[in-house]
Amino acid sequence: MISVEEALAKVLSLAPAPKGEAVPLDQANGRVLLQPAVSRLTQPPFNASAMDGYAMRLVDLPGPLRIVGTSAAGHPWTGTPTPGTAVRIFTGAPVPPGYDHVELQENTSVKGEFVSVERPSSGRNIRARGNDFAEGDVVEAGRLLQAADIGLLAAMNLSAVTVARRPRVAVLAGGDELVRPGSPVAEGQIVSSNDLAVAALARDAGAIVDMLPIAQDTEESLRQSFDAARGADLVVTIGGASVGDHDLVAKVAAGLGMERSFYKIAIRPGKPLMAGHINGGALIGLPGNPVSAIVCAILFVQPLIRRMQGTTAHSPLRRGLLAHDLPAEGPRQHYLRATLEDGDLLPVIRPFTDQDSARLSLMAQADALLVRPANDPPRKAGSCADFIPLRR
Ligand SMILES: Nc1nc2c(c(=O)[nH]1)N[C@H]1C(S)=C(S)[C@@H](COP(=O)(O)OP(=O)(O)OC[C@H]3O[C@@H](n4cnc5c(N)ncnc54)[C@H](O)[C@@H]3O)O[C@H]1N2
Ligand code: MOO
Repeated sequence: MISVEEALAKVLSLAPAPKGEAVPLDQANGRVLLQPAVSRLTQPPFNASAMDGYAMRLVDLPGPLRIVGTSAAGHPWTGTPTPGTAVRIFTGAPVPPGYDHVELQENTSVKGEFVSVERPSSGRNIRARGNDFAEGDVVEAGRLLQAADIGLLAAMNLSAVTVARRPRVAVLAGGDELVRPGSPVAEGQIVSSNDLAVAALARDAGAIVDMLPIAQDTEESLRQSFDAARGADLVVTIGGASVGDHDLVAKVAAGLGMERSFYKIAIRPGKPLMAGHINGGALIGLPGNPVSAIVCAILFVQPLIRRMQGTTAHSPLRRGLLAHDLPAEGPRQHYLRATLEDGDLLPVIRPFTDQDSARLSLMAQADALLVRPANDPPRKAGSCADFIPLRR
């Protein structure tokens, strides 16, 4: 069995170089920038007023100053400032060169054509040209674009960007006992939940998901499913990974020419995880237990999908304080389902007493996965521990 770290490195090495596609900005949210975006503008493009008030020369304060014009956003004043004058100005309007101060209208009094400053404000209330960004400034590739990035790119006068193509992920659940949610469930059958949960995680990481029909526990059925998955960048199988007589995924995949990268890792839950290449794409074989499938999808499938898009692959690790004592760990790195509570400095993390890898209800309640290294000694309440947050 290899370590989690080693397994993750091997999984990430299955990713081909990302491919780009140009998308208009209104479709770029949640996508990964693949080519650096270079600003076509300087912002602000001129010294701009930060307030509604009067532009003036600081040396002329407190006035009275003769009001010689108006500068509004989109309508600059084009005159030439002279000593002892001011210009009525509005937020965002160009400050005429020669004036070095904008006074808020609340701090002034106006009599006829003249304005006087009663309480000068401490700042200049001018946003210098280029103080936000300059022409040629770059938003680096690899960035996962969010709302503020989209705004920034638009302000940079870009209408489209090159983002990574979304990886196509085929999700394949297998098992004679499985039926689709909402169907009649006969004795001995269970509802297939893993494929939907894994598909949701894959989409969260940026993939386009193809949900394949549920495969039966026969070699022929699995072969057909792998055939249907051709063209996918990643095939994720669920179940049939262990050593039982009906656990056929590895056998069928091998028969189809899979190049196996590894099988089995020192992890709890998820020991029988498998990864490799098949039909020109990557393959991850997840174990069937629902919690194992979800935990392994978070730890391996999502990072691989992110790597395929050229962005940070690893799930973030945070620090917390243990809510209660924990016994020594066994030989596998353990990801315990846990809740989080606010703490003074760090969040307090409380793993569930029951860590059964079939208890989906506890997985759904969990705020975090507490990470305990293999052979970790007993830990006391209040000691520091790493966790992966599960909620946005
Ligand atoms: N003798 C051994 N038995 C098992 C071992 C072992 O090392 N030696 N490992 C255990 C571990 S750990 C896990 S995890 C499971 C993994 O088994 P499989 O990947 O072969 O999964 P299945 O046997 O197909 O199913 C296990 C369990 O999960 C349910 N399942 C499967 N697919 C779905 C789905 N799409 N939606 C919901 N639930 C699903 C299935 O009905 C079973 O209850 O093996 C242990 N056994
Ligand atoms: O490792 Mo299995 O994934 O414990 O349930």
